[in-house]
Amino acid sequence: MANASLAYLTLLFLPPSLLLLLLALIVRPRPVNVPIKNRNVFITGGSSGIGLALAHQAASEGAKVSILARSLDKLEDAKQTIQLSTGVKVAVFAADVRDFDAVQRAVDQAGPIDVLIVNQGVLVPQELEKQGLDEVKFMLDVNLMGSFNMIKAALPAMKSSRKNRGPASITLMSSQAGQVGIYGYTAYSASKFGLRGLAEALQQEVIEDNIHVSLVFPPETETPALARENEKKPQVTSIIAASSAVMKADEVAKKALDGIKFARFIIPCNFEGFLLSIATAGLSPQRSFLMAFIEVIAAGAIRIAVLCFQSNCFLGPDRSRQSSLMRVKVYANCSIPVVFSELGMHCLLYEPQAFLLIWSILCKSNFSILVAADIYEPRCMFLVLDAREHCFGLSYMVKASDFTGLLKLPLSGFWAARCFHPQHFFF
Ligand SMILES: NC(=O)C1=CN([C@@H]2O[C@H](COP(=O)(O)OP(=O)(O)OC[C@H]3O[C@@H](n4cnc5c(N)ncnc54)[C@H](OP(=O)(O)O)[C@@H]3O)[C@@H](O)[C@H]2O)C=CC1
Ligand SMILES: CCCCCCCCCCCCCCCC(=O)[C@@H](N)CO
Repeated sequence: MANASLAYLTLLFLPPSLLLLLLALIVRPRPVNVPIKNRNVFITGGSSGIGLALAHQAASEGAKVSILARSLDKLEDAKQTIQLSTGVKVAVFAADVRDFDAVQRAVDQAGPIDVLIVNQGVLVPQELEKQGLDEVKFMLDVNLMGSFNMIKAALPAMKSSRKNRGPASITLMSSQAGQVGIYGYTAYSASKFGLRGLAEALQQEVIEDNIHVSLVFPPETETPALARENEKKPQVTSIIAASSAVMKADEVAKKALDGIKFARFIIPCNFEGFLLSIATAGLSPQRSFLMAFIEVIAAGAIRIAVLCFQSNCFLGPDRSRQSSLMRVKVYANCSIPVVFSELGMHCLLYEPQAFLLIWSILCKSNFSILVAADIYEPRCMFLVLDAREHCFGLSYMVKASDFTGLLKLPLSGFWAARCFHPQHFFF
């Protein structure tokens, strides 16, 4: 008996342990530390949003910070606020990344860069059919060509000054829309996917020079750009983008800087981003054998989750997107999910929760309701699934602290009392 359970235990733990050992032996490149303190950190788009938050944090960690953007007024404002709060001097450069000569002048003036963060980016959301090619070109020029200009201008001095200066970083600000194409973001997604090709190839070219490339993949982030974008974003785009939790610019900047310090090639920012980084690991470099282990183990399960997700997103001609949005409204008229429309925060259900739907079909019930605390963030999820509609549902998230949101629930007291614990209810 004891022998049998020992045999089972061995069978259970031996294969993963061997895999872990194998990965520890083969995973390259080796981990490396890129210091921030006392180093020249150059941030494009550093006058606003994520770039400004990065400049703040780098300065407060003792870096010599330079920021580049078009508007000198915004740059001066940023410089003032950073200097006031950190006491560190900031150099500003007014230039458009689309203008190589202007970028080259700025870089020459700034001196050799240790950490280059290519963060500038623009987005005009629109379905391709309705979008003018001028807007498409604008996004590709600023996001992709602008990044080439920046790197071309900075690389020679970064390389030649490397001896005695330690490891350097070239970090590109992508987006989760650079990991998965999003409705309404054709040009934007193309520009951000382009950054990935650039990064993967460049890493091979510069690793010999002790330069380490990173790609940051933020979800929607509260910045002036997001506010502008939300004014004209197609509804479907908002619904899909809401599948990944919104972050604050400071939080994204912190994740990015932490990733840069460990020279991570891929830097996800939230839990959904972590899943996306596993789903899209592809042939990208991986320094951490533990992450490589997670990628190998979780890839299949995540692929299944993604396929379920897509069974929601890609409705056939007979179940057009229009009707799926209408169904959201129909739900909103029935008693239980009224809260979803009231707070205007509904989004397409995406499945890691697919099993729930299967469960409700098995139980032959029309609705399943799940209340679960998110173990990663202080918020609760309310999921309403309609088994009759097959693979369509609605999810709603409120912060655990958002009591007004909770009280608006028709079943508020009952759910609120329980939603702080991860547990499921079905009826
Ligand atoms: N906010 C979000 O939801 C997300 C943003 N991202 C990415 O993060 C990056 C920063 O975005 P965010 O902070 O939101 O944007 P903001 O609009 O707040 O900031 C953009 C910065 O880029 C500068 N910039 C824009 N165009 C140019 C240009 N042609 N040449 C030089 N500088 C330029 C802007 O200054 P100025 O206008 O004066 O030139 C500003 O400093 C972008 O690459 C974006 O794609 C990724 C995922 C989500
Ligand atoms: C395997 C499981 C995956 C689960 C989640 C998938 C969700 C994808 C959502 C992507 C959201 C992209 C937002 C980009 C916003 C942006 O870049 C602009 N706002 C810039 O201004």
